[in-house]
Amino acid sequence: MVDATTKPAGEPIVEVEGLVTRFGATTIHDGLSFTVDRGEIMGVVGGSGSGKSVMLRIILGLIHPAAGRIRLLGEEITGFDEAARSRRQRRIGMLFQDGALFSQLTVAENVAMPLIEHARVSTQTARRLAIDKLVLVGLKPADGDKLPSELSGGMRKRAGLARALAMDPELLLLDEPTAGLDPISAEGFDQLILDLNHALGVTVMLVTHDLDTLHAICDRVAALVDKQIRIGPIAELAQDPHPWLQSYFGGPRGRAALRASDDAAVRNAPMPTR
Ligand SMILES: Nc1ncnc2c1ncn2[C@@H]1O[C@H](COP(=O)(O)OP(=O)(O)OP(=O)(O)O)[C@@H](O)[C@H]1O
Repeated sequence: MVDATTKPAGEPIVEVEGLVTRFGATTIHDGLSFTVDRGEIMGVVGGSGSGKSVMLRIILGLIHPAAGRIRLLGEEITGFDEAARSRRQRRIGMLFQDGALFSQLTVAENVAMPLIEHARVSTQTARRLAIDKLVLVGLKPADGDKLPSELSGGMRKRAGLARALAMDPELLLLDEPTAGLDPISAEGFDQLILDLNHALGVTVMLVTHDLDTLHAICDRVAALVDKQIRIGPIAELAQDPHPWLQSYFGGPRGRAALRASDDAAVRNAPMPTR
């Protein structure tokens, strides 16, 4: 369980006000306002189709909202031109839901791609930096020569994370990083995110359905319900009377995750002194 008191309150590096997103006649977000502080790990939850992935893609500049004000890393987002998007993508790393690795490129070439595209470094330097990132996420340098299809699901996620980290981003957007992983691999991935957050100070927004992940590493949780956003520590959201939040946090899985996190907190608590 993350102890929010161990992290200093940082300045907001994501500031969103009145965000409205529409696809044709369908409204996905209807006036979202929220901030994410530097150094924070923010979990994002919500029902299927509630607009979690779309929210990350808007922050990355891949989808344009219908209305709203967005300020990222101290910069007001006004234009949605190619130059502005490229500038943003140099400071924000994203792990897509399916890893989004190019199947015909080696793992190292995949990780090196943002460096060549955005930082214009030589192929040789990009490869060296890519191998460093692979090691950072727990893969071996030799994994860099493999094709994505030669990696396990968990290793592919780590390779996707290495690519997201290629440009040393200040903000990391992770779309369902532990989906499809067995519980032990998922726990290892959670720990990796926490380690990166502590070691590099990277801010993380992470879409997940995994209640264990929320309890284990998130400082606050944002829930997308009824096209709106509700944000707070898990304990606070779990008390929210909204039916979706009640069944999410109060259902059998929610209660089991809470028990597991309480047990872990007891195990990790310092022994009382007499
Ligand atoms: N490019 C697009 N064009 C039109 N509709 C889109 C587009 N991208 C997403 N949508 C729609 O927006 C809604 C929200 O999609 P999104 O992928 O953000 O859901 P989600 O909350 O991440 O769901 P899940 O938990 O199932 O992944 C869905 O109804 C989806 O079909």
